[in-house]
Amino acid sequence: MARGFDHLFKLLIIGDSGVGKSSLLIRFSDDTFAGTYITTIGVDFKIRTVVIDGLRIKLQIWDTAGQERFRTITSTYYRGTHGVIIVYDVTNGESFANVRRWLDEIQNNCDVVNKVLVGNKNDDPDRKVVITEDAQRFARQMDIELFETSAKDNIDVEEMFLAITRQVLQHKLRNAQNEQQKDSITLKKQQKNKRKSKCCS
Ligand SMILES: Nc1nc2c(ncn2[C@@H]2O[C@H](COP(=O)(O)OP(=O)(O)OP(=O)(O)O)[C@@H](O)[C@H]2O)c(=O)[nH]1
Repeated sequence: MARGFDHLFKLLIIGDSGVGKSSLLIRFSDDTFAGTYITTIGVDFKIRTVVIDGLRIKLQIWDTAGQERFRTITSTYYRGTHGVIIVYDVTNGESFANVRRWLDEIQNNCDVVNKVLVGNKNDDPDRKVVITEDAQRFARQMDIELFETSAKDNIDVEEMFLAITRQVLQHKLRNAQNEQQKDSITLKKQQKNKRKSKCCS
């Protein structure tokens, strides 16, 4: 039986408690926003399939708990991750300051290079304390693409998830191409050696 996708990617959403990780995921997977706060216990995941450049990509998106007491559980979920979404809350400066800690955690747990930085709750200018320019400067320093989203008003949520998926896809295709090139170089070397050994015999 043909499988219904070309690639399966695992994405992980991390960030402080209450920044809107679950809300972003629910907006992306079910296009809804509850407005109620039920803290994630451990982890939860959702599936959605998207099409990029004609390729069907099945996304398995893991939503981790931001609360400190669940950290030991969540660190094991880095295994096999292709891309990480780091979320802060634009109305909460501390959650932005903590992004460095989350980046360190990624580095300590896996060698994932595909990442996006997300400033969520970007729907009330009066409450915004993390200004775009500061976040942009930091993102450039860290070489990460920045998105300012609102799970509530559905601003840039889809774009952000598609951007990280595209990043993972490009990375995977580049790696496959490099492998192919390596194989072809090895094959050419083998053929050359064969010819050499023939002419010397
Ligand atoms: N104004 C606004 N509120 C939001 C937005 N996203 C989430 N919230 C609210 O923020 C609170 C926390 O949202 P969650 O999605 O549960 O946060 P979380 O990061 O998953 O929290 P933990 O599970 O504790 O790590 C809820 O009351 C949400 O309704 C947003 O885009 N705008």
